[in-house]
Amino acid sequence: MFKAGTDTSTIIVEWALAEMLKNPTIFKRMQSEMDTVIGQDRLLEESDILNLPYLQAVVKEALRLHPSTPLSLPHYSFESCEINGYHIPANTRLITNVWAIGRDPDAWDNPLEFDPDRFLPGGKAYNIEPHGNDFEFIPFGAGRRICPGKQTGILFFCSIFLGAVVHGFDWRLPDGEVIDMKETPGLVMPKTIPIKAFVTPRLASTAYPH
Ligand code: HEM
Repeated sequence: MFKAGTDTSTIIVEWALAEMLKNPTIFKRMQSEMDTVIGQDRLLEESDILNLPYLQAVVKEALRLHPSTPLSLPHYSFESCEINGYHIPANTRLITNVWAIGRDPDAWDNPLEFDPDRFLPGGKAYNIEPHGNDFEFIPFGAGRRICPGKQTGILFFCSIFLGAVVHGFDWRLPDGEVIDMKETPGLVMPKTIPIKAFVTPRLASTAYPH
């Protein structure tokens, strides 16, 4: 249970940071939203998350483009069935390519672009949620075996962890460092090369625990 919740969430946070370090405008916009809502005298708290739509949109965009379990978990048909005209025989192992679904050009405009605005009002994906009802966006799976930790995963692990490190610190890549976006395939899909960056505190010193 701990493994299912921690690897999956830290992978999302690392991919979101990598995308934002590649695109500092997104990074600055998230910091600016957080400065407006939280200020610079205290750390992010859970109750702030609902007031931070841009942070939530960044987390969703990271879940879309870099789902931590790219092939979800294997499922198995005990009985034969028809799905969208496809016949699934009994006793078949079924694998859903969540990674490819999140990049499907029939479902997403400019699918390879990291664009959190698509999840904000006016964006085409504004009403699309990762809760298992919108099949173009199923990073937590769908149906009876949907991830039981999805709320905790999005809220506590991804939003609070990502929000805290972006609000609390400025991030700078070492001179000449370019973010490498290679993926390591497997049951979970972390970055192959971890992020290397300098971080410096940006809030009032009293905001940090001593
Ligand atoms: C961003 C974070 C997370 C992602 C992307 C994620 C993704 C997934 C996916 C795709 C599945 C397979 C669903 C299916 O078979 O259709 C799954 C299952 C599962 N997840 Fe998560 N998960 C996350 C966080 C968590 C957390 C925080 C917990 C626990 C606290 C958790 C516990 C589990 C468990 C126990 C299962 C197996 C459920 C079953 O087979 O009935 N996950 N998760």
